Amino acid sequence: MPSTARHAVAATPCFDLRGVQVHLGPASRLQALTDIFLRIGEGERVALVGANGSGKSTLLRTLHGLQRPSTGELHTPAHQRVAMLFQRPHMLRMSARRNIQLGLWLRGVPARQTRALALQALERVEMGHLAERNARALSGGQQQRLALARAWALRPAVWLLDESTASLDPHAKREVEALIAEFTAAGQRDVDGQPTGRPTTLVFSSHNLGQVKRLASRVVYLEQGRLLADLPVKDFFNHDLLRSLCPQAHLFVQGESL
Ligand SMILES: Nc1ncnc2c1ncn2[C@@H]1O[C@H](COP(=O)(O)OP(=O)(O)OP(=O)(O)O)[C@@H](O)[C@H]1O
Repeated sequence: MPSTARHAVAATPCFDLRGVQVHLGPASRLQALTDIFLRIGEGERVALVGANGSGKSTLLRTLHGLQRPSTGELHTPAHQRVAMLFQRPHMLRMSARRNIQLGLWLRGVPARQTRALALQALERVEMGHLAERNARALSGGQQQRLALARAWALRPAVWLLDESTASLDPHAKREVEALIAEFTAAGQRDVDGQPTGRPTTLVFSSHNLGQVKRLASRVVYLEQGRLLADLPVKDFFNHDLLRSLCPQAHLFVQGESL
């Protein structure tokens, strides 16, 4: 089924999904995504919204390559550096610094360079003083800041965030959102940290419509695995327009607190 409205897309696509379906569960019986056509251009800031179980996480996992489409095609540029953050960060039972170092080493950064880069990343999220603390002993907000530092250290061109602030208290939520805004507004950097002059891309899922307004320029609305609306953020929050284009999405927005 085609989406209600198509968004004009920038020239260089980071992701191009053509008729993607994803099946999950025993015998792949559950159809989590149905016939998704979605192009996301470099530098776009896309929010995925929809009720629980509508397919937001599955779509993010598919963009990242963690989930394969059962049918359809996903095109991404070769060697695109993508970072993904989850609602609850996965930390290894070792120091905050070593968690970042391991991430760098796994991406091929020479071991002798990882310590300085990890400390720099921790300073960037104002956690330099917690470098030697066991990552699992950090608070939820600190762990999410650590996850951001770990991702930032890899200089991602694309950030995929799956409800990254959902489990945090209001103060931590604000802190983490501010870092997300800062990191994703800054342009891409090469592995040596030098600006490349190209914009960073952000795709995130959120139930917080205030956050969607603050961070996104484009909103994709999903329902039961289908993409029903794809609109510039100002149009998505234009009640009359949304009601006429996509009554379901309008009802969803009305039901959520802004
Ligand atoms: N590993 C899995 N095995 C079977 N079904 C799954 C699996 N992961 C997700 N699903 C199902 O796929 C559908 C889409 O789930 P998904 O997590 O992508 O939705 P979501 O929009 O991210 O939900 P939420 O807002 O609750 O995070 C749901 O019906 C869910 O129950």
